[in-house]
Amino acid sequence: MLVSSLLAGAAVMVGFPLSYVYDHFLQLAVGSGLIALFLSILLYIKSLAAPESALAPGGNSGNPLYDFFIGHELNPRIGFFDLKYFCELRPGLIGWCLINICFLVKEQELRGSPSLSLILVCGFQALYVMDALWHEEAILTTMDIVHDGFGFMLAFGDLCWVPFTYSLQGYFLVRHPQELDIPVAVGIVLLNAVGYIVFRESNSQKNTFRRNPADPRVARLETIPTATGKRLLVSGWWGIVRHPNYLGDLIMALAWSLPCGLSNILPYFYVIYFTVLLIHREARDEHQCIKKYGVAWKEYCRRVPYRIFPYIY
Ligand SMILES: NC(=O)C1=CN([C@@H]2O[C@H](COP(=O)(O)OP(=O)(O)OC[C@H]3O[C@@H](n4cnc5c(N)ncnc54)[C@H](OP(=O)(O)O)[C@@H]3O)[C@@H](O)[C@H]2O)C=CC1
Ligand SMILES: CC(C)CCC[C@@H](C)[C@H]1CC=C2C3=C(CC[C@@]21C)[C@@]1(C)CC[C@H](O)C[C@@H]1CC3
Repeated sequence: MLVSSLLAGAAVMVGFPLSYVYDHFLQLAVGSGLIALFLSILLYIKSLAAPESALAPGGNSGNPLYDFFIGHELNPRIGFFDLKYFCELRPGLIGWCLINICFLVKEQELRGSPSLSLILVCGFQALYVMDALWHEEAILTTMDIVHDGFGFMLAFGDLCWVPFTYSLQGYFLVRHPQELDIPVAVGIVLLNAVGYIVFRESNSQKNTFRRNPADPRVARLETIPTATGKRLLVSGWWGIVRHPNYLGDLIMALAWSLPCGLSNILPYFYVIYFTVLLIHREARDEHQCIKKYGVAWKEYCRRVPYRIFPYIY
């Protein structure tokens, strides 16, 4: 991330037109989609020669189209280089931030300086990306890494979808600049801070507990034993709703759209898509957890009845 930002700074210094990215946004998005398609075809061909033990539990249905989409091989590698682990975080997330930097440069060219709205959106999203990269090892236990293969869904998601749709608020702001009053800006910053705290604290609490349940930061939390030997947290963040980390993520998503005003639906695309994605993801995770933990999970659901939104869902 640091190297990419320095390279972007150097490009500006030598007069490289970073605003090219804004001017050719659609062409670049289509190009990255085609690269993802090409990559996933290569991955599927490679997976046909992989041993049974290397195939993904979620992408070995026997239906070639489904397996191509979800990913047939779990962790395709070139030597020691794990393609899925690399793509999940690096190109898409860093590319997203670089695209935002290009928007800031474009606005500087058009209007003399970037607007407060664009600075807020790019700042919030840079914080999110830095957080993901800082806690990179946390994705090792996600269903994408453990269960799904590396197929079209993740290749397209990582290389095209994340950088080009997650940056739509910035794209919108360059085209439709928005005036933001200071009190409104302060309110949005506070909303993002609340979302970030809920997201980060809940993820860290679970990760700390999974690494070492005797850690003093989590040792006092109430838990439910399961037949696997693992325990489920039933107090702290994970006692409020069953996915407090999704709740925090969704609050942040809203804070990234609000600087764009309320006149257009485009900047709200992310928050709408993300709500659908997380509701679907929660259902998939629930299904896996019932299989893993059986009655202990049912007891957890009884004690913590709400999935994502307290008293609503
Ligand atoms: N911006 C984006 O596009 C996306 C962002 N995200 C974010 O990534 C982060 C990770 O999300 P994701 O991988 O979906 O899921 P989670 O980090 O929520 O992981 C779910 C797993 O946590 C464990 N768990 C669940 N409840 C408990 C409990 N009460 N006590 C202890 N362990 C529990 C279970 O695994 P086990 O018991 O095996 O440890 C369960 O399978 C989230 O913050 C999410 O918002 C996710 C998807 C897309
Ligand atoms: C193309 C489809 C519509 C859906 C593609 C889904 C992918 C974009 C997401 C699946 C899981 C993801 C995760 C993240 C980014 C989006 C994808 C790849 C994170 C890396 C985002 C930052 C968080 O801190 C961790 C997330 C893990 C899961």
